[in-house]
Amino acid sequence: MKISQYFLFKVLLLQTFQETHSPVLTKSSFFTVKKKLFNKQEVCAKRPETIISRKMSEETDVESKDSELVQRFLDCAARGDVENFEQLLGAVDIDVKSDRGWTALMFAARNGHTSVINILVQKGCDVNCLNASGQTALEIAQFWNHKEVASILSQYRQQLEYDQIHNYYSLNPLYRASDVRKDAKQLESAKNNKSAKFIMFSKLQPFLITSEEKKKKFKFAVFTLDQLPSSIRETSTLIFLGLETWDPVSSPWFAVDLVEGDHSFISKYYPDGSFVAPFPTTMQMIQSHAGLFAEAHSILCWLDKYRFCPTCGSKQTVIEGGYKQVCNNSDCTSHKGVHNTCYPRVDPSLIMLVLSPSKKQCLLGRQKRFPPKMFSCLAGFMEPGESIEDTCRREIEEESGVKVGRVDYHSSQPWPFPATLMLGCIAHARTETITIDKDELEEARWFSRAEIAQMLAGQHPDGLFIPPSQAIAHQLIKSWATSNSANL
Ligand SMILES: NC(=O)C1=CN([C@@H]2O[C@H](COP(=O)(O)OP(=O)(O)OC[C@H]3O[C@@H](n4cnc5c(N)ncnc54)[C@H](OP(=O)(O)O)[C@@H]3O)[C@@H](O)[C@H]2O)C=CC1
Ligand SMILES: [Mg+2]
Ligand SMILES: [Mg+2]
Ligand SMILES: [Mg+2]
Ligand SMILES: [Zn+2]
Repeated sequence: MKISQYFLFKVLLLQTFQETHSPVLTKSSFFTVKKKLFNKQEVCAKRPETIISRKMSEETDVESKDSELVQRFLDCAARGDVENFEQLLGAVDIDVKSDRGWTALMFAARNGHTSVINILVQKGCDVNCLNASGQTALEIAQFWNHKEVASILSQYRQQLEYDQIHNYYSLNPLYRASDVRKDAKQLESAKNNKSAKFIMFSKLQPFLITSEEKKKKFKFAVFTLDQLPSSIRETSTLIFLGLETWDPVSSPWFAVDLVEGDHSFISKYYPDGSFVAPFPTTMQMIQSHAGLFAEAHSILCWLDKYRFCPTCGSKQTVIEGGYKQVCNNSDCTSHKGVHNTCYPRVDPSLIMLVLSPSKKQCLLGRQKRFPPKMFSCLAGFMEPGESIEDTCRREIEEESGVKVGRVDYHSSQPWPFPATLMLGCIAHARTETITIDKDELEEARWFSRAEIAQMLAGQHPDGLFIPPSQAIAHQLIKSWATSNSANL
C-alpha cells in the first residue's frame, strides 16, 4: 500500500489517537476494576484460551484480515503453539491486545507457557502492560501459580529497571561524531565514502517507505552514494547525522534537503515512497529511524528559520555539516565571545505527572486542541534562568492552581516539532484544590490508578483515554500506574 493512500485515511492526529484508544466495552458490560482485580471468578468468567471475537461488520477487508491475524496470534500464545506463534510474530504488533486488554504475554502467562514467554521477552515485548482489570502478565502468572513464568517475568522487569528508559524519538543508532563534522577534510571524505547513506527531505517533509519487517510502520528510504545524481551535492544542503560506529571510516549518514528539480531520481529507486507531513506520520516509524528523523528534522527546521544572522541580519554560511552557521559580515559581534545564535536551538520544556498528597491519584488535564476525551500530563516551556523544579512548580500552579513540593526527574524525550526537549518529571503535590487557567486548559482533574488502568486498556466507561505510547506523557502515566498495580 502506498503511503499516500494510507494517509488518506489516517493523517489526522485526532484519528490516530481515537483509533488507538477507542473503547471496546459498552457501559453495561463494564465492571469496576476494583471488583475484577484478583477475583478468580471474574478472571475465569471468560476463559483466556477463548479470544473474544470482534464485531467486524463496519471494518474494511484489510482490517478484518488484520483482526483475524491478531486473533490467531493471541490464540497461539494462549495454547502454547510455538511453531505457529513464531510464524505470526512479524505480522502483528507484539503488544497487540484482545478486547479485554490481554496481550499475548498475558495469555501465555495465564496458561504457563514458558517457551512463548521467553520468545516474547527476547523480542522486546512490553512486560508492563496492564489489562482492563489492571493486572500485569507477572501478576496473572503469580495468581495462577505458574512459578517458572513468574520468575522469568520478574527477572526481566528488574533488568528493565536497571536499563535506561528510551522514549520514542530518542533512539538514535548513530554516533554523532562531532569531531568529524568540525573537520572540513574529514567531512568531505565522509561525503565521498562509498558506504555513505543518505535520507531525503523536501520542504521539511521526510521521504518514507513502509517497513517490510514491521507491518504498518514506516522508515526512511535509504540511498547510497552511487544512486545520487552528482548535482545534488552541489545544490542541496547535506546534514551530517553521524557514523554507524566509533570507527572514523565507518558508514556516515547524511540527511539531504532537496531543492526543486532534484526529485526525479527518487521514484526510480522507491516508486512506493512519499514525502509526508512529519506529524503525526513519524509517530509510526521504526524506533531507530524515528531517532534519525528527530535529529535531521530539528536541524533542518533551524536552518529554515534562521536564514539571516540574528545579531546583524546579514546572510549566513552553513558549516559543520549543518550544525553551525557563521555570519558573512566580518564586523558582526557574533564572531566574538560565546554566541549561541550560531548553533541549532533546543527549547526545554517540562512535562509532569502530578501525584496527589496521598499518592493515590494523579492530575491530568485537557488542552482545547486535544482530541475529544483525551487527557494528558500538564506541560509547559522552561523560561530563562529557571530550574527544572521551578518550571514544574510554576507551570502546575499556573495551569491548575495545585501547589507542588518535591520534583523527581523521570526521563526525557526529543519532540522534534521543531526542537523541543521534553523533560519528564514526577511532581508531588502539597494541595489538592484545582483552579484551572481557562486560557491553557479546558479541564483538569484527579484520576485514581484504577481509572488510569481503564484508560490504558482502552476501556474507560466514558471513553476517556491518554496519548499513545510514543508520547512521554503516556510513559509517565504508565510508569506510575504499573509501579504498584496491586494497589489499584
Ligand atoms: N501537554 C501535553 O500532553 C504534551 C505537550 N507536549 C509539548 O510540550 C510543550 C510545552 O507544552 P505547552 O503546554 O504547550 O506549554 P506552555 O504551558 O508553556 O504554553 C504554551 C504557550 O506558551 C507560549 N510559549 C512560551 N515559550 C515558548 C516557547 N519557547 N516555544 C513555544 N511557545 C512558547 C506560547 O504562547 P503563544 O502561542 O501565545 O506564543 C505557547 O502557546 C509543547 O511543545 C507541546 O507540544 C508534548 C507532549 C504532550
Ligand atoms: Mg502553561
Ligand atoms: Mg501547558
Ligand atoms: Mg508556559
Ligand atoms: Zn551577523
